[in-house]
Amino acid sequence: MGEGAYHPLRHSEISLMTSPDYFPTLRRLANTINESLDVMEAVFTRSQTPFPSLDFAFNPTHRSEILQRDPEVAGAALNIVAAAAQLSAAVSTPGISLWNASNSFLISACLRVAAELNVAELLRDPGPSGLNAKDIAAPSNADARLLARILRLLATHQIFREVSPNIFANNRISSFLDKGKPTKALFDNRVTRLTGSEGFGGFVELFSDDSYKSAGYLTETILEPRDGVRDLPYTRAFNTHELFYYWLERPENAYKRERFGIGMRQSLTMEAPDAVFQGFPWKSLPEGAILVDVGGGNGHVSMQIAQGNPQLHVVVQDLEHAVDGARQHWEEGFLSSIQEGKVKFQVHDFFTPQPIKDASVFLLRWIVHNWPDNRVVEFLQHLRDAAQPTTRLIVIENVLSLACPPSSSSDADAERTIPGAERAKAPEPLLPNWGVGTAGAYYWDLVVHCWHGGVERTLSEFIDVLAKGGWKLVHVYHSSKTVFSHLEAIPV
Ligand SMILES: C[S@@+](CC[C@H](N)C(=O)[O-])C[C@H]1O[C@@H](n2cnc3c(N)ncnc32)[C@H](O)[C@@H]1O
Repeated sequence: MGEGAYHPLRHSEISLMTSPDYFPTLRRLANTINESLDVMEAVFTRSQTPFPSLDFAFNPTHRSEILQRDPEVAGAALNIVAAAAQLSAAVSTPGISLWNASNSFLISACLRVAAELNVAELLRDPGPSGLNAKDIAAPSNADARLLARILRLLATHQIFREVSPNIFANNRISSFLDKGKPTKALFDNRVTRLTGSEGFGGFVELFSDDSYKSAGYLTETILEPRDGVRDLPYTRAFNTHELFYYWLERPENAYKRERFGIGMRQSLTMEAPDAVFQGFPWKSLPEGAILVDVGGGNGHVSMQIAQGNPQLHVVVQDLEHAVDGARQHWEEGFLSSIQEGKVKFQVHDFFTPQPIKDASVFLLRWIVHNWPDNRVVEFLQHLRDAAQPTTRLIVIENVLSLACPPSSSSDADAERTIPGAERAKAPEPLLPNWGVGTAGAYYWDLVVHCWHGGVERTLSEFIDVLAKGGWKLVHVYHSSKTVFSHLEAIPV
């Protein structure tokens, strides 16, 4: 090796000589954890509520779970998660960090096994004493030893608990997978086991199956165009050229389509139950105001809004099969609204002119992130063409932060000028975006890329794409009760 050539050992010797003592940084991370714990403990002590133990099943109605939504508790938890992950990265050796990271796909794969074999449901009745892997495997005719190994990997990541050798029990996290249906019904008819289910199972299966398989092709699609076209990981994984949502509409994808709709509904459990009321003031809309839920899926978000705002009329628009799902969801959840003629279900492709010309609000929840800019501009222009001067566009999405300080970026300028847009910043030495504490947003960013070529946008990217579609961003509503913000725009 020549004199000036790079040599990793020599390089690390140099950085060791020039690095300041790193222990104060490690201590500050540890202190962040301790101080944040103090905050949490004070809130729980004040309300005489025990903190929910990781070892016991999740109970959504218990006061401790409700208290976890308290803004002070949620803020402290965010600091702890970010600091613990950063501290752990700092004290692990790089080889171990990279080994763990490069194998984390196995967590996803194992989680899908547990969800599809209805493990959380089988463990419901045995409670804390747990069940032998043989009995968990038996109803699926699965290999018990392999299943035990799969559950052990999950237990090692705090999902399930290995009570004694090969005996597994639910813990707070795994019990959240419970579909809330009798186990017999789950095994008697696999195809309908997600229908009407509770918990998070549909959401987990969607990501640990379709997304997981798609993401495996990220490198190939970034490096190698197929037939001269730079395709998407999902099209490569499922050997199709169709857009994801049109592919889902195929008859053979009925199960995936239902799972997708159920997963979207279950996604609401990531937020506080009243999260949708923490942003745009729906109450300010007058009697008879029309809310159009564009690409509304099951219409579960507009249903929630309508349940809290009886003055509203709702139109749920989506592709054909999704609209069928919406009608069924509203029949089950808000029949009186259908009977009173306060909700309509309309098959509408949002890449065609918008038929509702007197809307008070066009709602786009989790739609904009599914498309690249040129396609977003297309459907925003259709909405703009149908808008009255008083019509509001409400976009519900992640507003992505960068992993570096925002001080000199256009996002920082926009935060200063748009009401409500400014966000809290993580205390040093945490990463400015709270690192792993907000990883969900960056997972979304790449999931929507893998499926649709979509993107989670920063504030300035939203301003830009809205303007190109004929809309001006006038207000942003962030809330500690959800990671999804409301962006309010007016037609220009
Ligand atoms: C991520 S889901 C969001 C559903 C719902 N807004 C929510 O918040 O759960 C995206 C929705 O867009 C719908 N969609 C996709 N392409 C569409 C199109 N061209 N026209 C109408 N709806 C479409 C899908 O069927 C799906 O229901």
